[in-house]
Amino acid sequence: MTSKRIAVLTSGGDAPGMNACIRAIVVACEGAGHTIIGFEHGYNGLLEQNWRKLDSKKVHNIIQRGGTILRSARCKTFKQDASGQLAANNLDELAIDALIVIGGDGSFRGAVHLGKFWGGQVIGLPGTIDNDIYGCDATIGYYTAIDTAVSSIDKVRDTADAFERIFLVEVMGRHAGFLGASAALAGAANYVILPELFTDPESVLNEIQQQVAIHRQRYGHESYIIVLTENLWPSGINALAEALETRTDGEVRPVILGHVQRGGSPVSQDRILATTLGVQAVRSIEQGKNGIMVATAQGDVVEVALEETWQHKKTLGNTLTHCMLTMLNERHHWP
Ligand SMILES: Nc1ncnc2c1ncn2[C@@H]1O[C@H](COP(=O)(O)OP(=O)(O)O)[C@@H](O)[C@H]1O
Ligand SMILES: O=P(O)(O)OC[C@H]1O[C@](O)(COP(=O)(O)O)[C@@H](O)[C@@H]1O
Repeated sequence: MTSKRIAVLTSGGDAPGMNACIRAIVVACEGAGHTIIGFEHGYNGLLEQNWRKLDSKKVHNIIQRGGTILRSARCKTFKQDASGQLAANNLDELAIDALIVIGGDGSFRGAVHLGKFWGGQVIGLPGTIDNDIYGCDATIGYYTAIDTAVSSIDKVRDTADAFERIFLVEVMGRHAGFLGASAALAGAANYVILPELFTDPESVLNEIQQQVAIHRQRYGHESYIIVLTENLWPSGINALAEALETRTDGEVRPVILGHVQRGGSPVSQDRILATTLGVQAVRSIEQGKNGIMVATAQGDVVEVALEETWQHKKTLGNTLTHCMLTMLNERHHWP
């Protein structure tokens, strides 16, 4: 096998497990005799020739670290043709054969944009806490973000119970409800407001009002946890809290989990996924693959054309939706 010169970068929202993935790529490259370099700060590093050589010593003791040792960025100028051309020139100057991009669907669009100007191989690996990439079961960072949200919901419930209050917990997800759905289920929330199930504010308010009343009747107390996906409630979480206080005649407290969900040590599921994908990406490069995302679906490694990852919308799926509608949102027919 001929040895190659391979580069890696992390782009878009950082996600726990990105370091585990970088480590796997470096170890796999070193084992096969490839040269591996890392560009810093996402696509900015490609434009500014900001890179460093990586080896297994440099990735020692990073598997458990959140964030990304290569840093990440949202590089707005990368959408321009001039940036694509400049990045291609810089990659050619370094004699790079293949680039691995760890990021979300925006980063994959960037990879395809680069491919219009560059003849090398481009491989995407799904890394985002949102899990909103079509063609894969889970993205690197998703499992850790669920755990972070769930441990916060557990804590919120303690104080919610003590004061018999309603709590609104806002989770990330951009415009997707995967994180909200999983956190609400694993955290045993009472209600969840997700983009995929959202109708209109008035209907949601009516339903919550009705269900809080049923809940109080049933349990004799008012502690009630609602998980809300960010960017969804038209005038924000505080406006929703105020509206609910009026409707339920109780105290409602909003909690925004925010960027806390992006940090922390990756859980083992994310480390294993990240390591598997890192190793497979190097193998795909050795096989001459180009323009694909390497991911896992239904237990197997899959290769998906990068364009497909954003041309199709990933859905919550029937099983998860049915589970939510059974376990949450008080759809029980109590005696
Ligand atoms: N259409 C595009 N063309 C070129 N580059 C893009 C495009 N969309 C996104 N990118 C690059 O990918 C980066 C990350 O995208 P973003 O959507 O912010 O995050 P994510 O990759 O996590 O979805 C952007 O800052 C930009 O550098
Ligand atoms: O860090 P920023 O730029 O404020 O972005 C916040 C967004 O990034 C995320 O944390 C991750 O999104 P991406 O992985 O798609 O970049 C979203 O959940 C959130 O909406």
